Amino acid sequence: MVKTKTPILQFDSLNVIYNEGQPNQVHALKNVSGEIHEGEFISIIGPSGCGKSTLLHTLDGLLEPSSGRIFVNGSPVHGPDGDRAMVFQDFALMPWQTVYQNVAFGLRLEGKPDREIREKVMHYIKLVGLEGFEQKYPHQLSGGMKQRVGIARGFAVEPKVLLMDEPFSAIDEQTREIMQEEVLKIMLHEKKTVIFITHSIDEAVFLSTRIFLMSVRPGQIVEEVKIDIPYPRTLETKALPEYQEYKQVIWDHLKGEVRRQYRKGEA
Ligand SMILES: Nc1ncnc2c1ncn2[C@@H]1O[C@H](COP(=O)(O)OP(=O)(O)OP(=O)(O)O)[C@@H](O)[C@H]1O
Repeated sequence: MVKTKTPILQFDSLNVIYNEGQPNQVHALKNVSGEIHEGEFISIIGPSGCGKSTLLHTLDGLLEPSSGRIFVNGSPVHGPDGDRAMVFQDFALMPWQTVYQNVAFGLRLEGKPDREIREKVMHYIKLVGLEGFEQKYPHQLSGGMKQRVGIARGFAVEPKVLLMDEPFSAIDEQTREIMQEEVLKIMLHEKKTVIFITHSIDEAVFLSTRIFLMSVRPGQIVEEVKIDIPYPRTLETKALPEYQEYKQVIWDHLKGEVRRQYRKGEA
């Protein structure tokens, strides 16, 4: 008998209804289920407003679902904990704190001893290439550097699963390509599991082991596409014919969903 490994993260029939019972009720997620295994890089793609951020916030525990369950390593979870960490689109750095203090934030909350905090903070600052910038403040950094601080902060608490909400959307195109390669390197080096929201099909195919495709609202995962291209991936990967084929499959899905959204008059 083949023994299947327990998923690192599993979610079962998640429903999120904002303002339930009110005239402005919004059914954001409908019966969303999935299983994610250790070391996977999952991207979530779907039309604007379909519930991607809602799903990520629910998986992080920041948002309580109206119904449904979430399991980490087979155990049910309620609310946020150290197993899952978020990297936000707008970096969410504290402007009055240095790079070092921002990266140390989660570790301090966990009450780790100073020596351990220092070791971890410096390890992740080096990993994202910010050595020498520890004492700078966010306003002294470029957008790409600020996002690296956000990523280092997420990795520093050493979560089992890192949840990233459009982390590169505010970064210029060149920095974005470099950051994609860096995140892949860190993910492979640190053996992390990542769930990643993006509007970029190219980014999703480049980074992911699987892509979850969502429908228009109420958001559902309507298809999962496995990207069978081995790591490490480099810019040359993008020239492979299968790379272009995956992009086409995802684009066809997205086009269909955006058309549905237009017909519903919600775009
Ligand atoms: N706090 C809230 N209260 C009421 N409705 C909300 C709230 N947050 C989100 N929504 C609605 O829920 C739906 C899903 O929103 P969500 O932000 O999850 O979508 P998204 O796919 O991440 O969007 P985008 O791609 O534009 O970032 C949208 O219709 C949004 O307006």
